[in-house]
Amino acid sequence: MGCVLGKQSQSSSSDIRHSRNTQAPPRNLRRRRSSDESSLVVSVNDSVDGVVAVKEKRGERQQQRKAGHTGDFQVMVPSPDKRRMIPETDTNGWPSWLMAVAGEAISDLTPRRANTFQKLDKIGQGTYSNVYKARDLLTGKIVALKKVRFDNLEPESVEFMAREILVLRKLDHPNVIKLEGLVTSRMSCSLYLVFEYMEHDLAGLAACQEINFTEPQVKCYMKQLLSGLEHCHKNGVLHRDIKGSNLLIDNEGILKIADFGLATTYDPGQKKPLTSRVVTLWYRPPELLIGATYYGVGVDLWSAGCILAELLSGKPIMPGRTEVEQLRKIFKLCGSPSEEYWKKSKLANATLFKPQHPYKCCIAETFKDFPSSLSLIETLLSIDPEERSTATAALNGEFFKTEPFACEPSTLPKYPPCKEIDAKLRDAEARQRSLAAKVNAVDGTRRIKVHKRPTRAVPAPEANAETQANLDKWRVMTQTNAKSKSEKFPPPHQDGAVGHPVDASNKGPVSFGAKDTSFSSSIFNSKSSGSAKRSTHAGGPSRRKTNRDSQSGRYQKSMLGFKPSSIGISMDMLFKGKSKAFGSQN
Ligand SMILES: Nc1ncnc2c1ncn2[C@@H]1O[C@H](COP(=O)(O)OP(=O)(O)OP(=O)(O)O)[C@@H](O)[C@H]1O
Repeated sequence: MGCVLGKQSQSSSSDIRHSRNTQAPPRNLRRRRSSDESSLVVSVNDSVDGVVAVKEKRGERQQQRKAGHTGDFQVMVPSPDKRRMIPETDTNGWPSWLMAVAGEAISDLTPRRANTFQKLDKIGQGTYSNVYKARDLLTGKIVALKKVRFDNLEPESVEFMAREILVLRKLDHPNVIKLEGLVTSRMSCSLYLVFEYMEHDLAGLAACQEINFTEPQVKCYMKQLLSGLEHCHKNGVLHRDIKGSNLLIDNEGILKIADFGLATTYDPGQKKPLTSRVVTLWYRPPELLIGATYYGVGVDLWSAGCILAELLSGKPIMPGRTEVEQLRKIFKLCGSPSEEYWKKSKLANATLFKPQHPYKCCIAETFKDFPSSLSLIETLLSIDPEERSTATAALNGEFFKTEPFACEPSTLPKYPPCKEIDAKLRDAEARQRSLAAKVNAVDGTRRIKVHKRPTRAVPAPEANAETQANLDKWRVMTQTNAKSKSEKFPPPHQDGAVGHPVDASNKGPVSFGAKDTSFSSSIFNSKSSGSAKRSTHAGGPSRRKTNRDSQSGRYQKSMLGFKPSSIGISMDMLFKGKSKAFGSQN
């Protein structure tokens, strides 16, 4: 994808390379560095590293932090007795410990030097990263630097980033964020991804009270989202975390899909089990909630359907707090799957997932104010992933051929800055709106924006990655307490992503005892009985070939991390309990 990479770092043969641990990150380095930070003040060329260190007065950094400034890149130089901690680097300038964990992703690249960027502001924070606005001192261009947080120097953090790099390098499209380079400092355990800078994200804009999207604007964003997805899917990439905060928008109205940390490569013709523990809960499709390990483009299309409906209605459409509640909201809005669906899915204990009384699809009724969008919403929110068709079919469908047409990105309003970093503020506002909404009934008019947006997605709730230890801890909790919590994702090594099949030893919380748990096309040929209507416009059937499960009976079946059968619980029992669901039936 043609990364723009800096000139090769000038590593000197006189580098002090006393770290012998090339297989793992230097665990002691970070701890000791942080304790050194306040005392290390440099303003001279560092002869060891050849790096011009940024001047920093003692204590200034702390003051900057307090004042919310990030300042210039700080290149900390260990005092002489600490220099033995400088990690080894390879000929390209990559630290050996990083090569050991992410070599495949970076070995043919050359890192840019940290001191060729000037940090300006912190603009985002994710599970594994902090994102900064920075100036590229070589070009003067404003960029976004995504810094992986190597918490405890866990290799998982690096693996997430390695996955993101590998996937991004396969992609090159106007609606997919472009990786412009990588930055590392030989003396710090940090890696930065350099991206083009994007002023907004869709979640931030959608949460702004002042911003009401019109249908042409919604169509404009959807066209770009689907175009980006089409490119990903055609290149064998599933994003697996499509949500508003991962859809970045620049001041020209261009939308780009970002955050490929949970993405995976996939080949529709080759059966490879993948983890079902992906996608932020509110945007997660039913097949993943049920535990499918063979899936395809349908997972991203479902999320896109949630986004479309959210943009039109002005609030997340299915804000579940737990997986069970999420599934219930899905069935209530989209209809519960047919008997045939369950039968063909070959889930060992399908009854645990299905409600005793079927729900009818009420998408048409819920979104009756948006007739030109209805058909696409119904298609993308099909319970059966095959019926969601493809991004290409959606792009060629009625949605974009029916008035009102999508506007041009350049005609979109110039929005004020609104980044995810403001999420806390938005959450506070949302809570107030939500309170107000209890007082003021929805007026039922054709307003696209309803000013009572709930709090933002319990995102990748605490989602995107959790250590196995934490997952285990959580499972223990759920086994003693039937109140489920939103699950978190396993570290990437448990996934088939980046070419690694699911480990047979994976004790993932959702598994099946049936011989075939795959969502094969034969399983999903029939329409869901509960669905009142399915798309007729979105083109032919998906060409996605689905996979067959190769893990028959590998795991103990369980749901939400505990075994419902062991505590005598059924889906209907789990479904009891109130929720503030979207739409009249929720
Ligand atoms: N290229 C960019 N330009 C501007 N802002 C960006 C850019 N990339 C990311 N951000 C901001 O930083 C936030 C976090 O970035 P990102 O989602 O890539 O990190 P993450 O650690 O993977 O997050 P998550 O835990 O949500 O998956 C984004 O929501 C966005 O607001």
